[in-house]
Amino acid sequence: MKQLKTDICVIGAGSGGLSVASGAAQLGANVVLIESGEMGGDCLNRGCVPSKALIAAAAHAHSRGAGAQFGIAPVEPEVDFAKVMEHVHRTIATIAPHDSQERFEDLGVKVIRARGRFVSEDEVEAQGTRIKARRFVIATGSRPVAPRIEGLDGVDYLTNETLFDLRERPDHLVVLGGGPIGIEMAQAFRRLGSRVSVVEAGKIMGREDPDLVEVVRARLLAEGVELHEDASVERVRAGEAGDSAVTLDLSEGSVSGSHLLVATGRAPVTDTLDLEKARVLATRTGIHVTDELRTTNRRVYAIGDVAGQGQFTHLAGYHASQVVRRILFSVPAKVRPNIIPRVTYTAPELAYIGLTEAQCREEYGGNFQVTTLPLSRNDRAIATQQTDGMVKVLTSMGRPVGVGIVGPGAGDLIGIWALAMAKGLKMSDIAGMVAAYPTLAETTKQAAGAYFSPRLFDNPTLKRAVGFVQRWLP
Ligand SMILES: Cc1cc2nc3c(=O)[nH]c(=O)nc-3n(C[C@H](O)[C@H](O)[C@H](O)COP(=O)(O)OP(=O)(O)OC[C@H]3O[C@@H](n4cnc5c(N)ncnc54)[C@H](O)[C@@H]3O)c2cc1C
Ligand SMILES: NC(=O)c1ccc[n+]([C@@H]2O[C@H](COP(=O)([O-])OP(=O)(O)OC[C@H]3O[C@@H](n4cnc5c(N)ncnc54)[C@H](O)[C@@H]3O)[C@@H](O)[C@H]2O)c1
Repeated sequence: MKQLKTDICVIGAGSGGLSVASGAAQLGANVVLIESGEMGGDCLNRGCVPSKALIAAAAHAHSRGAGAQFGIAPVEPEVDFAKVMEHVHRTIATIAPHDSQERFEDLGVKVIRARGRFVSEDEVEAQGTRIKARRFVIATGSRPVAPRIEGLDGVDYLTNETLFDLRERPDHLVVLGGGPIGIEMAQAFRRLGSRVSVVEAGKIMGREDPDLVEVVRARLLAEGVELHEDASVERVRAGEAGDSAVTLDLSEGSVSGSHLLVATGRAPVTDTLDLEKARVLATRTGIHVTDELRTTNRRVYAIGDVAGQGQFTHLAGYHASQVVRRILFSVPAKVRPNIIPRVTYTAPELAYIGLTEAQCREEYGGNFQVTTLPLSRNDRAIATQQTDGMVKVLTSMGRPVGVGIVGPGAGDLIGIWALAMAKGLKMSDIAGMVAAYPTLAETTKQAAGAYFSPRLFDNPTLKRAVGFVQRWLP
């Protein structure tokens, strides 16, 4: 058995693990990076990148038929699905060199392409090599989980791991689960010409603000996505090929389609690691970590999806930067969950950061304000006919504590609020910003304006003071 000694050993070369490895190596640490599958992990190969590339193709297809309101005659788009998927895989291939073994070796990282598993509290084995490290970072991500439903195991179904291998467009895609994966893919496939039915046990996008979700729901329905909410699936059956290849029997009625996508959530990958040998505690929701991402073994950190604090690439990247600071410089690096935005890339996009209204009620009682700015008040949204949407800002003591946006480019627009919340800016700072006209970015300033207008314009004391001062000014 080969022996290796290193400063940091990272297990998993996805969004989180790669960021730790590149950051630490470039700062001068010795790093070993172990990956059992593809470099780049889920985001590059089976997640964010292919899904957003598919959504981009779907947006093009949709736009061909959506010009009537501008006086542009709608045309039926001709979708070459195999070519759409070529675009998806070209996108992956374009980004892949950035995450590649070669790039990391050039940075001085020792890359081992095998499964890594703990053999003691400070040693991991992979491919006949035993690695002893001062610190370990577990970044093994998550995998899709299918619910226990009678008959589901007996039918062919897709998950995010197989969806992007399709080369023929499904005639009728049934999507089980109306979370971010289910809803993003439902709209994309519908826009590319498939019939789509979503079956969701609760409400679609159930973690999001219902006022914001309503805007997305209306759009999905208008585009012809069939929604079965509050649906309980009792049984799944295989049928004849074609539009009834698979049938979901619901407590009321049934839904059949040519293909089934299961998007009912993801579970942390902990079973590949022999965690008990390292005394690292994990539960069903992820590896147990402190607010500095330390596990029950002080040499070992866990980041990204496997840490059970959310499943986003930018969260994994943020975790990575906190852990690198902590390991290399011993500076305190607590995770701040309330500064992490999340975005669902539907059209319109839905973005959120910070506390929800329910969390605000718990934290502040009645002592918080809700300000809503409909996009119909923004001139750029009017000019581009994209007025379905709003910005909703929850404030306490003059500072934003939760912000939701539904509308075009919401994912980009939430960025400035993320900065404001990370830096503790006040609504007056935001109102003082000058945004270019006419942009959707003006909605940020407009929302701050809407927050202040009742305080300024419906304020008799202020009016009296202004009147008084005017009398004395030359
Ligand atoms: C369809 C889909 C769309 C998504 N879209 C978005 C989006 O738009 N925006 C966003 O922020 N997030 C999105 N996500 C979530 C995002 O992909 C994940 O949050 C992110 O990939 C998590 O990064 P990670 O480093 O924790 O894990 P991963 O990227 O999953 O990487 C973990 C790696 O560890 C490896 N591994 C596991 N066990 C071992 C072992 N024992 N030894 C060695 N290697 C091991 C795996 O092979 C894998 O490569 C999406 C996810 C999906 C499925
Ligand atoms: N844009 C993004 O950032 C993005 C996109 C996709 C995925 N992701 C990440 O990946 C994670 C996983 O996504 P997901 O959509 O698979 O999971 P999810 O947990 O977010 O949503 C799963 C949905 O499936 C429903 N469900 C569960 N069991 C069911 C059943 N038996 N019948 C009907 N419905 C059922 C749940 O009620 C829920 O609404 C997300 O939480 C997110 O963090 C992020």
